Amino acid sequence: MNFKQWEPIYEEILRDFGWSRTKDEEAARLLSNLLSGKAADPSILKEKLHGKDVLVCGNAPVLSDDLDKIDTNRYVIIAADGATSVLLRRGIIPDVIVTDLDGYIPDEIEANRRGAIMVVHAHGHNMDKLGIVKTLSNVIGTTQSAPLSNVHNFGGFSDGDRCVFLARASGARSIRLAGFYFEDENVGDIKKKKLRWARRLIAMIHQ
Ligand SMILES: Nc1ncnc2c1ncn2[C@@H]1O[C@H](COP(=O)(O)OP(=O)(O)OP(=O)(O)O)[C@@H](O)[C@H]1O
Ligand SMILES: Nc1nc2c(c(=O)[nH]1)N=C(CO)CN2
Ligand SMILES: [Mg+2]
Repeated sequence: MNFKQWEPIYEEILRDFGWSRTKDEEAARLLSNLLSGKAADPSILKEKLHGKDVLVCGNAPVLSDDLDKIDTNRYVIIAADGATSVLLRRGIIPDVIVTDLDGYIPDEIEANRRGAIMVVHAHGHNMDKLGIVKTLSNVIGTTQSAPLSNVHNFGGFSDGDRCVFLARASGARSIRLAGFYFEDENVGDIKKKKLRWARRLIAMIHQ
């Protein structure tokens, strides 16, 4: 999905949450500057994912139970933020981590040190965290707003659905989900709303 196709959906998300596009754009510029001279080429994602069976791990409490039923060795694995910690505890290093840096950062740094590609998302509410990219290697920046140098938009909004858009944009052969439970009642109102969007966005591109 290119930005022209994504933009009306993005505008609807901003209206739904009452958030500012200007702040997202400011965050994207900050990330673009922080990654200047150190951003990885996004072609490394295609090299990892093109033609592959991809397992996208969301961080719903069902993730561990889901993983018990899956032969993870068959898949290239993308972790949505906090799912990284669940995978590490099982001895699995995700191939790619998609994060807005509100997961457990020491685990994400450890996974990155052990080879995980980091896809770091800038938005209007995480500008204070973006400096962490300076400590990472193999980092690719993303935004939900207009793309900039070093900062891409593969489509999607929250970490989990951005994983799916990223896998699709990188030419994955198949995409399987684990650890997604959109009807979770044990989360706060904002998270419920994010999960509703995640369900809708994933349904648009994944059957
Ligand atoms: N029941 C669930 N609870 C939490 N995350 C879920 C659930 N079902 C699916 N997910 C997906 O897992 C992703 C990573 O979850 P995590 O708890 O790490 O959230 P997060 O990093 O705070 O999410 P976000 O930053 O997207 O709000 C979410 O972005 C979401 O798409
Ligand atoms: N402005 C803003 N954008 C977001 C936010 C958020 O809290 N604020 N959370 C997200 C979840 O990954 C994705 N995008
Ligand atoms: Mg997050």
